[in-house]
Parts: sequence; C-alpha cells; structure tokens
Amino acid sequence: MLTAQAPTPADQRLLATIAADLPGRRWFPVKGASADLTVHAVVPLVDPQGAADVRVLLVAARTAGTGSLLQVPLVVVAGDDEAGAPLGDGRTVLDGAAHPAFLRAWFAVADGPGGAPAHVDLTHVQAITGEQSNSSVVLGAPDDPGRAILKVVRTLQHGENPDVEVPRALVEQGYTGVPAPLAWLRARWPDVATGEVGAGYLGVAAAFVAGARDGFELACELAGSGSPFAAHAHALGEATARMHAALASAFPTVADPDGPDRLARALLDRYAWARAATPAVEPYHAGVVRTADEVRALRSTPPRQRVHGDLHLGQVLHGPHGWLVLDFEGEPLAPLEARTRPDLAVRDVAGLLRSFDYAAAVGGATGDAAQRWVTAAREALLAGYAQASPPSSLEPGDAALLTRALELDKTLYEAVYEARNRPTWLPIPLAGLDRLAG
Ligand SMILES: Nc1ncnc2c1ncn2[C@@H]1O[C@H](COP(=O)(O)OP(=O)(O)O)[C@@H](O)[C@H]1O
Ligand SMILES: O=P(O)(O)O[C@H]1O[C@H](CO)[C@@H](O[C@H]2O[C@H](CO)[C@@H](O)[C@H](O)[C@H]2O)[C@H](O)[C@H]1O
Repeated sequence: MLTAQAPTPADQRLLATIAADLPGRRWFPVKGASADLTVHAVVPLVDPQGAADVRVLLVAARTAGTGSLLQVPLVVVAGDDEAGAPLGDGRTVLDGAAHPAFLRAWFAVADGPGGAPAHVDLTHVQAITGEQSNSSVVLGAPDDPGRAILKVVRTLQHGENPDVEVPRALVEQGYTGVPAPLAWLRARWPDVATGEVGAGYLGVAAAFVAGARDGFELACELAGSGSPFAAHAHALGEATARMHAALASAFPTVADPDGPDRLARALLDRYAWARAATPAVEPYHAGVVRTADEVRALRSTPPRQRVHGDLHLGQVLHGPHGWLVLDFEGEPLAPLEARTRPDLAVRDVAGLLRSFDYAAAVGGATGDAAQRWVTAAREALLAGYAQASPPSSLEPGDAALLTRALELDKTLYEAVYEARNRPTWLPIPLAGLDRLAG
C-alpha cells in the first residue's frame, strides 16, 4: 500500500495553476460555494516508462459547513499542450485521470487479480463523460476482449470501499450480475481534521461490459420518444431481487425489532439534514412528519441486509445478457459507516422508482404522457421485483407505506445532491416532494 507524502511548494503551485478550473468539474462536490483549496498530501506514483511526471494531489476543499478530500491526478509534460495549463517554465500540467502515464503508474502498483493488465493497451483510453461523481476511463481498444474500466475515486474517505468489497463477495458467490473487479489501489493519508493516518481506496478497475447501455440514458431516450420502458423495468425489478438474494447470502442479515421507530427517526433526521443544506425542502416538513408518524405505527419492518444503497438508473447497465449493477459505494454524501450498515432492501427499489421521475423529466416527457410513462415503469418494476423475491412478511398496505417513506427519504437526499451539484435539476426532486409530502 502506498503512503501519501507531505506536499512540496511545487505541488501548491501546481494546484494554484489549475484551482480555478476545479469547481466547474462534474465531480467537484460543492458547486456554487467558494471553496478554500490546499494540497493536503501527495500520493507517490511513478510512470514506469519515465515519460512524464505524475503528481496525485490530495486536495482539501473547505467551504462553509462542509469539507472534502479530493483526489486530483495530474501529469506534467515538457513543452506546450493546448489540453493543459502552462506552468510558465516550459512545461504543461494536464488532467491525469485519462493520461497513459498516470494509468501506467497506477497499474504498476495496484493490487488484485488483474493488477498488471499487460494485455490492455493503456494508450487506448476513453474518458466517460456521463453524469458521474467520480472519473471513469475505459482502457483498451474497442475490439480488445480484455477491456477494463478504471474509476478514479474523487472524494476520498478512509476505510473499506464497498465498490470493491461488495462485487468481490458477489463474484465469489458465483453471482454474474456485476462486472468483476480486476484491480484496486489503496493508500494511507492523514485525516484532514484530526491528522490521524488511515487507509482508503483511490480507485478500482473492473471488467468492461461491451455493448451495454447506461440505464439512465436508455430510459431518457425512451421517455423522450414516448416509447415504453415497462418491459425493461420489469426485468430490472427481477434483477434487483436476484441481487438482494445474492447480497443476503454473501453478508449477514439482522432482524430489527425497533425497525418502525428507527425508520421514522431516520426520516426526520434526513429532513433536518436536508433543511440545514437547502431551504427548498422547508415546505415539506409537515408531510415528512406525517409520514414518519405512519411509519412509527407499522407493526414491523423486514430484516435488514446488505444493500446497494444508491440504486438508480445511472447505476445499471443494460447489456447483451440483461441488467448489470454497478457502483456499490452507496450515497456519496453519506459517511462510509452509514453506507455499509445493513439496511432495508426496499431502499434500493425506492431509489429506482425515483429514477423514473428523473428519466421522464430529463428525457423531455411532459404532461399526461410523462405521467403514464412513469406509472407504467413503476408498476412493472414493482411487479418484477415481487415476482423474483421470496414472499413478503408485510401486508400489502404496509409494504406500500414502507416504499413511499423510503422514496420520500431518497427525494430529500436528492434535493441536497442537486442543490450542491446540479442546481438546475433541483426542480426534479422538488416535484417528487410535492407528490410525496405536499
Ligand atoms: N464495467 C463497466 N462496463 C461498462 N460501462 C461501465 C462499467 N462501469 C461503469 N460504466 C459506465 O461508467 C458510468 C459511471 O460509472 P459509476 O460506477 O456509476 O461511476 P460514478 O461513481 O462516478 O457514478 C456508468 O454509468 C456506466 O455508463
Ligand atoms: O451515481 P452516483 O453514485 O454518483 O450517485 C449520485 O449522483 C447521481 C447522479 O449522477 C444521483 O442520482 C440522481 O440523478 C440520477 C440521474 O443523473 C437519477 O437516475 C437518480 O434517480 C437520482 O437520484 C444520486 O442520487 C447521487 O447519489
């Protein structure tokens, strides 16, 4: 495992050169607030070919109320390059995430069964440009059967990375609904607030699924053209049920006698967290309290188990053999401990249901047509999930209340996510709050 080093004045100068560019990047976690950026540490990666100078900066980003540690891989090359920023000394600094020198350096020290993919052409790289919180790069030429995709984690945390731990456990179970992890890179660095040194993941590479479509792009396209998504949604419901069964056999499940009370409190806490982050949720307070009261009156909730934690259409791929699930990191805005805790499986179903609202809105469906598209997709997803799950211990009315409460919980989270990351998308969760708690 690598150990981060103290930054040099040259690293602070590198950051100063690119700092103005960072807040505009999709992965930058706090939009619209002025962030104080400093290089906290540097991970020593070296290009084995010595073709360029690789600098992986761990940048502390502080704004009023939040603080993050961001991974910013850079490559410094001699001469001019219009893709980068001149350093004023005849050299240029480039974004490293998709640069062959960074990728060679990364794989030279990564762990895992595919740690040194001699068969993958690291000069043939393509950065993914979708709606993502991290930076993913596809490695290898289109006809290369050993293609991989490397995810460079942008917001770093100490601890296990569920995106490595969970797919590995599922693959060991013989489950085929996730791309197999091939390589991962860990490092030690001091915590920004306490200085305590801990270890965390900088990135993970997985087998690339060729010929697959991002579920969100597919759903937006179908919603926009007025084409149904119901058959896909039914299959996605079935795939989600199979994923939950595999997770329940790979990780412990726990009965939760205090489930209704715990969930009611969690919903109220979520509201308080969201209200502190954005005043836009204020009008829904009474609706949240009402739902929490209904949840508290439930007789029981199902046992808790390991779940995906942030399942939505952007986390699933529609491939030649059906749906595959990605990105087991849970909600990026939540602390790691909360993201790995056993939880209600129906939370993932609620996440997917929310996604249909997003796909209709972003895909451009409007009015009654949008409403019909969303309703058909919702019903099909729930039917597919129920069909492939063991019989529920809940009365149908209680199951519907649980799903609605978890949808409301997710929508409050989304309001914060959008306020921070994509303020122009905030109306999507606010419309959801109107429906669920208006
Ligand atoms: N194994 C894979 N094969 C093909 N495409 C993938 C694979 N993993 C991720 N992708 C694509 O990359 C996108 C981002 O991946 P994801 O793990 O969701 O990253 P993030 O944490 O940044 O949201 C996905 O939406 C998908 O389109
Ligand atoms: O995919 P991530 O783990 O980065 O998840 C975060 O970002 C998602 C957006 O990229 C966000 O999802 C929201 O937008 C999606 C469309 O872009 C939509 O499909 C989801 O339903 C909606 O929640 C997710 O909440 C956030 O944690």
